[in-house]
Amino acid sequence: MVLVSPTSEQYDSLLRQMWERMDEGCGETIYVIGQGSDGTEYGLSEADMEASYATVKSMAEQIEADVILLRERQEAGGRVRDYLVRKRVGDNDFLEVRVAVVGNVDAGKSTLLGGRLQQGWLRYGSGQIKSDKCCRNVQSSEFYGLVPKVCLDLHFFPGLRHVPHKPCLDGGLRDLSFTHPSSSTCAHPAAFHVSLVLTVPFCIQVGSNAGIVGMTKEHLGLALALNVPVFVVVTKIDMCPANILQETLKLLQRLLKSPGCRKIPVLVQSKDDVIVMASNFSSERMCPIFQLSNVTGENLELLKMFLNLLSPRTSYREEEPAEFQIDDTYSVPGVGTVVSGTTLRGLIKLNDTLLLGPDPLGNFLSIAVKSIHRKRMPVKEVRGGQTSFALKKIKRSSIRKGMVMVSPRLNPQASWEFEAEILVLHHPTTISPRYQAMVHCGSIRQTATILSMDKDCLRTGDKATVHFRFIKTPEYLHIDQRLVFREGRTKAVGTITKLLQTTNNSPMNSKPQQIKMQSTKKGPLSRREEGGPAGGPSVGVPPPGDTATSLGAAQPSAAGSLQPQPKPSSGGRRRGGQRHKVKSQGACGTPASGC
Ligand SMILES: Nc1nc2c(ncn2[C@@H]2O[C@H](COP(=O)(O)OP(=O)(O)OP(=O)(O)O)[C@@H](O)[C@H]2O)c(=O)[nH]1
Repeated sequence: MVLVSPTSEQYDSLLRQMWERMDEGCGETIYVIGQGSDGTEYGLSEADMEASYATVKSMAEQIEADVILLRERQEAGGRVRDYLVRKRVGDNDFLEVRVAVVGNVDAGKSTLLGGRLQQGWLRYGSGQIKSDKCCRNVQSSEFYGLVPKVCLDLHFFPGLRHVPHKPCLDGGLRDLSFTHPSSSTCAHPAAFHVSLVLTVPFCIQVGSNAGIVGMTKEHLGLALALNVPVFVVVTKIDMCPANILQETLKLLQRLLKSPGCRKIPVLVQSKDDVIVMASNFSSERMCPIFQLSNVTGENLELLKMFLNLLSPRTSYREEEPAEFQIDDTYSVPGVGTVVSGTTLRGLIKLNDTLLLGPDPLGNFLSIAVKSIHRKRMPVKEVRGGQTSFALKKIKRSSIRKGMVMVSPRLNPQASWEFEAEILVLHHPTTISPRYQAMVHCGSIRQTATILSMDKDCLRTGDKATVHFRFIKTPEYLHIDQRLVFREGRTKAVGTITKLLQTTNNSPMNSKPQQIKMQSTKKGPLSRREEGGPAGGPSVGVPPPGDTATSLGAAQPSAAGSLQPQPKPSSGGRRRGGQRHKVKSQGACGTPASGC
């Protein structure tokens, strides 16, 4: 009721609350008007509802956010409405959310992402989306060989009829980056790219006719170990006999509720369910299950609406020192070297001076940003979370995947060795010191050796503090960074707790080099695969192609140690806004130890 006609103090306090909720929800929050703070749905009269809406709208205006009606219902006492309050983005910007799509062979991943979902989005709304742009994005990704690793970028409207249609790059748009390990990289146990999926929500696809088979449990176990929220998409419901579908759903729910998972599975059947699930998803306990057909398109609308309402999970503060992680490098004829990657934090502007590294000796080179492209659009700046492409006047062979470009304020240091707390998800026998496997950490992919650990040996399910050493080059790491340690079917996840044997970081040239950040659209690119083989290396073998060369005059390394970095904001973040009541509740049990 306080929203109906707040006093000026109440208004200020409500505004502060909206700020906090937007901050917590990474620029988004859901307001349920007509619902008491205890969750009871009282309902409001038409006049009170309009007055409340006007208050919310006026507050949203002050923080430059849109108010979008999600649903309206009639309760005994009157109306109840759910509004999405979403921060506006600039004219040349769009919202971004990342999802890792995984699943067993033939679960329907490619059909959903590359075909059905994309077409669905192209047709979604009222044909306002520049479909040729979407097509071009995907085609170019494929052309440059990006699909197997990361990129399927879809631009679409919020998918809610109440949102006014806007030009393609207006604030109403959300950009989905699907981290989609393709058939050969995700469904096959020996070849699951994990480097880029350490913090994003998992979308686990299950073929309804095949059931819980193959890699499904492994993907679920990985998501649990990484503490990321999970939702399940059960595909092929058009061709699956009802009893088999029910059997698959029953097994799935039993698995999700099991003590190892402790999830609350909810079958999503309506838009109301979608809103409830999207509002509660970040709690990491909720696990929405969608049942859809890529052939008939049944229930696709629900999945699209869910993806649209999904919280970005990560908040970015512009005042933080910039950090850009390099995922790939290209040579563009007539342009030079291009790097693509993700701005992990901070704000990078044209002409900013950054430090690029580490090189094999752990040094960082001072460079200046000359031009920036984001999603093939020239922009003047990029913020945290946004993928961008860079072009540098620097030899492509000097850059390798896993390198970073960071603000000099960070005083970056590279580490040869680090300590991590790990949990062994699977190993056929025992792991002991001198064991080598591939460490995936952000876009870093390098073989590391176990130097020591606080146990004699490790078996499946064991936790330990382990001292690692990279075998080839030092890397730029953070304390609290998540990592996956794997070799063949052996898999362990962990968190970096200590950085050891860091190197000197003095920039090697005082005069910044000019660097252009440029889209791949400009010209044909030839992609260079950095790092190890997709299937994980054989023990002790450095990744082929990981052939970084020195960036210039080498500086001697110096040992040191780094201060702990602030915790990444990826895990456990709750979406701002009121909690919705959940329809079905599942069992929760003892602490998880994988699936
Ligand atoms: N009937 C029906 N067929 C589907 C559906 N989704 C996918 N398929 C078919 O299932 C087969 C496998 O689909 P993909 O999209 O290649 O599956 P995937 O998960 O990408 O498979 P991998 O790349 O091998 O991991 C294809 O022949 C699709 O046409 C669906 O919802 N209904």
